[in-house]
Parts: sequence; C-alpha cells; structure tokens
Amino acid sequence: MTVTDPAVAPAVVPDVVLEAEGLTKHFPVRRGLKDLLTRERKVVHAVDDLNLTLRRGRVTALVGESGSGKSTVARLLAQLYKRTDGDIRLRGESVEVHGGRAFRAYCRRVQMIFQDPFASLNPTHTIRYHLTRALKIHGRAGKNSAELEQNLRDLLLRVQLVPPERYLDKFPHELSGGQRQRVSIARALGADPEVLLADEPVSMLDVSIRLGVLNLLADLKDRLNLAILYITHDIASARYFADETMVMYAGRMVEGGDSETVTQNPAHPYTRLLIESAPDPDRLDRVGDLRAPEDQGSGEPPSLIAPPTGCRFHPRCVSAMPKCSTELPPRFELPVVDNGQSHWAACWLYEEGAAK
Ligand SMILES: Nc1ncnc2c1ncn2[C@@H]1O[C@H](COP(=O)(O)OP(=O)(O)OP(=O)(O)O)[C@@H](O)[C@H]1O
Repeated sequence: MTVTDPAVAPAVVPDVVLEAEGLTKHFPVRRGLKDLLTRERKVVHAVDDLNLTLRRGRVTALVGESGSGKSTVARLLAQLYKRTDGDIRLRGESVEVHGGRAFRAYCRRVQMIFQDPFASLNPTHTIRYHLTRALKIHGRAGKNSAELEQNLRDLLLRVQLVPPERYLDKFPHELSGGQRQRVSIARALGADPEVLLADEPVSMLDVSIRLGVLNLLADLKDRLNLAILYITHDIASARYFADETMVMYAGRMVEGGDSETVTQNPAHPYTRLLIESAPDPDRLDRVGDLRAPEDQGSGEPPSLIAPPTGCRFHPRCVSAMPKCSTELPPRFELPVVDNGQSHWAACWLYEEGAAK
C-alpha cells in the first residue's frame, strides 16, 4: 500500500469539472470575557484539508454524521463561504468569487439544491415566478414570451412535473414536498449548470417519495451529463445512488472510493461504524457477523473547537494504536476487489506492516 502524494496527482482529466484541494474552513468563535483576557482566538475546524473531484456524468456522495462538515463543503464549493485555505478549480481554473458578476457567472455553472424545498421557495410567489426569475437571471428566458413559455414547460418536463400547465401557476404550499423539491431542481436547471451540489436533497421528504427524487437526479445526471455532489448522512442511499462515496468525520475525509467497494467492504473503522448502524437489506445475511455496538466504537463526535490530535476518530476507535492519537494518518491506497476502481482510507491500520 502506498501513500497518495498530492504532488504527483494526475493532470486535469477532461471530464473533471470541479475540484477542491486542501479545502479548509475555520469559523471564528465569538470570544467570551475569559478569552478576551487570554487573547486566545478560538475557531471551529469545520473542514480541514479536503480533496474532492467531481466529474461529468457521475454522482459523488459525501457521507457523514451531523456536524461532520458536509454542508460547509457544499457552501464552500458554491462560493457562499469564503474559504480559510485551499483551492477550488472549475475546469482546471482556480476560482474565488465574492458576489457580483463573477459570482453569477460561477452560479450559472455550479448550482446548489437545499435540504428544505419549502424554505428555499418564496411562499408568496408562483412556480412560474420562481422559474422565470431563474431563467432571466441566467439569460435563458428566450427572445419573446412564447419562447419563455416553452422554456418554462421544458424545465417542468425535465423534472417530470407533467402536464406543466398544472403546476406553473401554483404556489409552493399547493404542492407536496416531493413536487416542491422537483421545482427546486427545475430552478437549478434553469441555469443549465454543469454541477449540482445537492445538500441532503431528500432527507426532509417522506420515505415513500425519496426514491423518486433520487431517480430523477440519476436520470438528469445521465441525460444532461451533470456532475452531482450528493450530501447525505444515509450511507445506504449512497450505495444505491452514487458512483463514488467519500466519508467525512469531524471535518476530515477518512475514506473514499467507488460506492460499491466503500459500502460493501468499508476499510476505515468509522465507515464500518456508520454502516453497522445503518441497516442495509443486502447485508442482512451478515447480521450474525455484526459485533455488539460497544465493540465497534461508540461515543460522540468530538468538539471541533479543539479536535483530537492525530486521527480525529481515535477516541472512539476500537482499533486505535498509540500512533493514532499523535500522528495524522495520510491516505493509504487499498487493494481493490474486482472492479479496478480506486479505494483509499486515512487510517494507520493500512500502513505497510501494520497489524490489522
Ligand atoms: N456559520 C457558522 N459559524 C460557526 N460554526 C459553524 C457555522 N456553520 C457550521 N458551523 C459548525 O461547523 C461544523 C460543521 O457544520 P456543517 O453544517 O457543515 O455539518 P454537517 O455535516 O452538514 O451537519 P448537518 O448534517 O447537521 O447539517 C459544526 O460544528 C457546526 O456547528
């Protein structure tokens, strides 16, 4: 097994759209009276040194429990937050924009879908208003009202809200949660983007309609050749929906690879813990193999103001070695079972010669 050296990372491959390298976000913590006296400046280490690549026609899942930094990553990639460090490249070009024309130009290519479709749609405006506005902002409204009408219809057809005229003049509250999320997706498509950043797009929907929305996103990925970042705390859905899965713990990426390998042969003890606590029908035959929760590592995620040294998971890890509490593990490439895809884990267990 070898350590991945970022210095010898491959040159931009044609289908890579959006890349993050060394992406870091620290939020300053408001100082209390005691801190004022000590002049100590505390920060929340929300995201540290994250590398991520999104490719056209592929879904990449970013999985982790609440507070692991997933939404912060999406907001950094959407340029909604100023980053503390690192680089974001769109088609190989570094981009850092803060509002204005450059931000609008970036949004045209990188669109975000939020968790709560109700909060992201204005209740006082119709679907027609929301979609017309998106088309106008991105210069895609057409030359006349007939073209605008056709473009509005096309957007609703793309998200399978048919017939479109049934939905255009409705208000958000007249639609179901799933239909509202489809409108949010249609609005994002109004920009004709290359990348969709979907932050927990189905977690607020009824279980019965989640699959329909995920299937729609999968269909759009194929038909429009979109790169999709799918943020979720549900690792079972990542297996179903994403080509690649990246696992985040306490602001750091701990494992990544093709979804089948990561979810069926997880390497990092944290990924194993996530999977063992999320029942997957295909793995029920292995129920007898499952260890009791206390044997898998338990406890709470750490404070991100003073995160643990070394591997951030070490206080909860049943396989922790002395080194884990002092040295940050690099990415170790792992042998891949049968599909030739890459698989890595940032865990000292995979250092050459380490006892598993
Ligand atoms: N604006 C902010 N100011 C200060 N701290 C923040 C801010 N936004 C997020 N954080 C902190 O950064 C950490 C990561 O938060 P983030 O929302 O990115 O996690 P998440 O994995 O998306 O969680 P969830 O699934 O609950 O949304 C958390 O500790 C959170 O409290």
